[in-house]
Amino acid sequence: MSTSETAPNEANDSIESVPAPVAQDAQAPESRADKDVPLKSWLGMGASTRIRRWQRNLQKIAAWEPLLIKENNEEIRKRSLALRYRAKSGESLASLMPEAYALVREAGRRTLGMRHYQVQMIGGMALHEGCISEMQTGEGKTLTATLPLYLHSLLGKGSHLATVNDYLAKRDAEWMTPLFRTLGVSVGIVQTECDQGQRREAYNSDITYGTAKEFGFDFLRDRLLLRAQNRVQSDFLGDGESNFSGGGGDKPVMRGVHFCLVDEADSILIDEARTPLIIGSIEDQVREQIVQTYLWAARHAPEFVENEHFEINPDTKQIELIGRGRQQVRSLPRPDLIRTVGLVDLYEFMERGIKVHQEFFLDRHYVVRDDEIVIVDEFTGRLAEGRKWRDGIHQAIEAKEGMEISVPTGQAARITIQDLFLRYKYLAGMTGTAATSAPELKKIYRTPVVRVPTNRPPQRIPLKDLVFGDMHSKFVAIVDEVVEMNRLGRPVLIGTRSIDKSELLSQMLEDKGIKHEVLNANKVAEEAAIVEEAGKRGRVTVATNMAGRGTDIKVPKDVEAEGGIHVICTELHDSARVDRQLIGRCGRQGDQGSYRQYLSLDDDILKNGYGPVKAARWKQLGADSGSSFQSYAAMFRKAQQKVERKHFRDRMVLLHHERERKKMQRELGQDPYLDTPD
Ligand SMILES: Nc1ncnc2c1ncn2[C@@H]1O[C@H](COP(=O)(O)OP(=O)(O)OP(=O)(O)O)[C@@H](O)[C@H]1O
Repeated sequence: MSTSETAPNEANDSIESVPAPVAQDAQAPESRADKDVPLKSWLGMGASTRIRRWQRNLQKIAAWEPLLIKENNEEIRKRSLALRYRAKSGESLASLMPEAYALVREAGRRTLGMRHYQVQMIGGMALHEGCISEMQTGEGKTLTATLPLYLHSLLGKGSHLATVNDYLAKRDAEWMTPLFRTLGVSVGIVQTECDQGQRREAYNSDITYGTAKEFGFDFLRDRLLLRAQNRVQSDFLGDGESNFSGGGGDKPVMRGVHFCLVDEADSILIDEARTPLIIGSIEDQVREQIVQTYLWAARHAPEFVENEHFEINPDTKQIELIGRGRQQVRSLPRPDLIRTVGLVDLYEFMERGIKVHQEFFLDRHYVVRDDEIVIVDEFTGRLAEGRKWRDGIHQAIEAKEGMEISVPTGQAARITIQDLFLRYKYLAGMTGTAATSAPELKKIYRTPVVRVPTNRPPQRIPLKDLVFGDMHSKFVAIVDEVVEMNRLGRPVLIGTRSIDKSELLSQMLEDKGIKHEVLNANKVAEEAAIVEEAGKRGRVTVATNMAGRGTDIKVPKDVEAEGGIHVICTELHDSARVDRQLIGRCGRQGDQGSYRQYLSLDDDILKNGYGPVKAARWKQLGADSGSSFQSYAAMFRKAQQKVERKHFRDRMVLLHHERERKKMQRELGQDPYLDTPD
């Protein structure tokens, strides 16, 4: 992976923290809106070599600013094109980085009214060096991402941003497009509903936004396609330099895997990594296309005449179309469905059709029995039950006899998230919550976590955890707290673990006459709109923990003055990261905010962490006794750690099995992604 321009693996510890900024950079231009980090305050604080390097780079970037600010858009674009030229001529990205990042910052300032903060530049440098940048929620990861995405796009090999859902991919891409456009960089978006053509176009763009899932499925579909076209010769898809062009017929949509920036890295690289991405079989439409092509070839094969349209190779006995035969193929009417089949494939289907028409005869070479073709053994004259001709001959005969065509259901293909992302030559990630997963991220993906300081000091206040005997008494207390916050005019965001619990809580709020919105994870786009409003005075929003992720909650000044948003976590999630994501909805960008964790002895986390027997005992205790349960608070966090460790083990086991399987299959000469056991 690494060249002189990257040094992803040099940190020995799992997390490296960049010291927090404290005052304003005296040299920055007056026009900018943010308060820059004083470089001096970072020096002499035991900063690592890497951080010192970044500090020097910050100065280099800043030095470009007075010049760029005076240039017009056309000059900026030309500068960007010149950078691309230099990158393609072999200049290292590391040496181009200061100018490139300065350009991106200037483009952001002009088009989006957002000039990258110093901490975002630091985050961007960490990303360029193959790290996971841990940036608190609301610190502007979307804008930070533009830096390494642009830098890597200069090489013209594709620069991918993988996020968790279609909505975020589209939103972020559209949001950042004006910035990229100023730099002459094209942006593509892959969405679940995109067809192959749209996907290809998106991947051909300089920068492509999409979900990890779609990237994985496209990788697998391409591989299946190449296999179908006999073009998977070696394990070349992951070299980042793949050239898929050439050959007829359908082409793969991706053009290799060069750089990927994973947003919400811990969710994608860790939480989602427990289940591999699997394509079960050939899609219905592709299957139907194959069937139709066999039928089409069988219908027209009798029209082809030896030596006029085709010849029989004396050595191989293969049928080979000649010029007029090919012309005849091209001029034949084709049903709509097979219009997209490549010519080379059509010639092959036709040659097969002719072969079957000329050389395979009913009741001599085969018989039809119970709607099946059964081969007659040419030596013994007996029926060879269960045997099939290969290379599509069997299917061509079925087509000729007007029988159901036994196109194989398709080779199941699978890839783990780990494999998918490790195939990228350069990998980086962003997250708000990597702390607990730092060792795992480093071990599996070789991506050290760098903790980037916040632009403004955080002011989020944690309130004491409260423990109750059962869910009902917990919910009653929660409703009381909502009433109290409501009275103060502060907005409240409540996170629940499941939809039915959010509905129950909603009913209880309703009974108290508290106006509120209920969200669950089904309608991401609508949710985003509601979550955005959730910071308004007196708003109460009940959501499952997934809801509103990645959405910025706008807090009006007067609400902010009264303490900002209050977040209520009704239960611990299996993963502490998800809890922190919810908490991160308040106190964004140094705003005020507070949060409280509510717990009860019948919470799922106890069952998941300690097992059903112990959990039942506590549940009983909670139901029977009316006393205080505050002393149990620590037990809940321990349960959560147990569950996290179990999930970690599951992921390691999956990784181990996958590794072993792949090794074995490679030894057998199989493709580990396509020749998958069911
Ligand atoms: N340099 C900047 N100047 C001005 N505003 C900025 C800047 N960077 C980010 N913002 C603003 O900060 C807000 C949060 O940005 P963004 O949604 O990218 O944060 P995030 O880190 O992705 O948060 P989350 O983790 O919740 O997804 C946005 O409203 C954005 O406009």
